[in-house]
Amino acid sequence: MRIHVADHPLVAHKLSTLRDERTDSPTFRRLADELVTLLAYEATRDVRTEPVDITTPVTATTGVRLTHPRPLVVPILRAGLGMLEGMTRLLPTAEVGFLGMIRDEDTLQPSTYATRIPGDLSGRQVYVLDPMLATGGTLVAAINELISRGADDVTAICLLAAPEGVGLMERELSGTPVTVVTAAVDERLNEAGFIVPGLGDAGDRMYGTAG
Ligand SMILES: O=P(O)(O)OC[C@H]1O[C@H](OP(=O)(O)OP(=O)(O)O)[C@H](O)[C@@H]1O
Ligand SMILES: O=c1cc[nH]c(=O)[nH]1
Ligand SMILES: [Mg+2]
Repeated sequence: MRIHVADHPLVAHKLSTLRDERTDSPTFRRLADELVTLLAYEATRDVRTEPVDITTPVTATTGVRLTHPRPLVVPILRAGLGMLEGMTRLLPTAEVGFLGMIRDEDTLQPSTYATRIPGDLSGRQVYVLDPMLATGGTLVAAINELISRGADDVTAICLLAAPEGVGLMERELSGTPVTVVTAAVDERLNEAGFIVPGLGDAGDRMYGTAG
């Protein structure tokens, strides 16, 4: 597994406002959207392309286009949904699948309540969207599901990660073609499984629920 931490002042600036407890839901959603587009630029560095012949107003030349089949983008509901538009802004022709997953507040174990992804992902590049990589349980389960369907190149885009979650992914997904792109790796998890300093519950902050 590879991890890429986006080292850019605009990423750090937007993330800092996202962390601030005074940031309201509309602003949180807008910043998450902007941040995803910046992270997606890094995450798609290895998106598969093929040469294509084109003719400019001046001459014939060779360009590139995305290969078929197009990449699959999978937001993990609920909070990952707030990252979808920022991602498809860069990859408008991507196919979109959905995974609904929730982490039990006491056991911190994830469970899946909705699956709407193609059955055969052989040879597909997949981008998974989930703002928080905390214990890593959710992303490991999601990525194992994608790999069991044949995905051969998975990139997870997370706004924030914890060292514990990165460690679990390295242990559980070693030898698999997985990359994590994130804006920051924070200090640790607290006893409730929240990232410290973190930004709180991403889904609640995004959708204005009390928690
Ligand atoms: O790395 P983990 O310890 O598994 O935790 C991360 C998960 O927790 C949050 O989802 P949550 O269960 O709060 O669901 P929600 O998106 O519906 O709020 C977050 O969006 C991740 O999916
Ligand atoms: O800090 C955390 C950990 C898991 N899920 C969140 O939304 N926030
Ligand atoms: Mg939540």
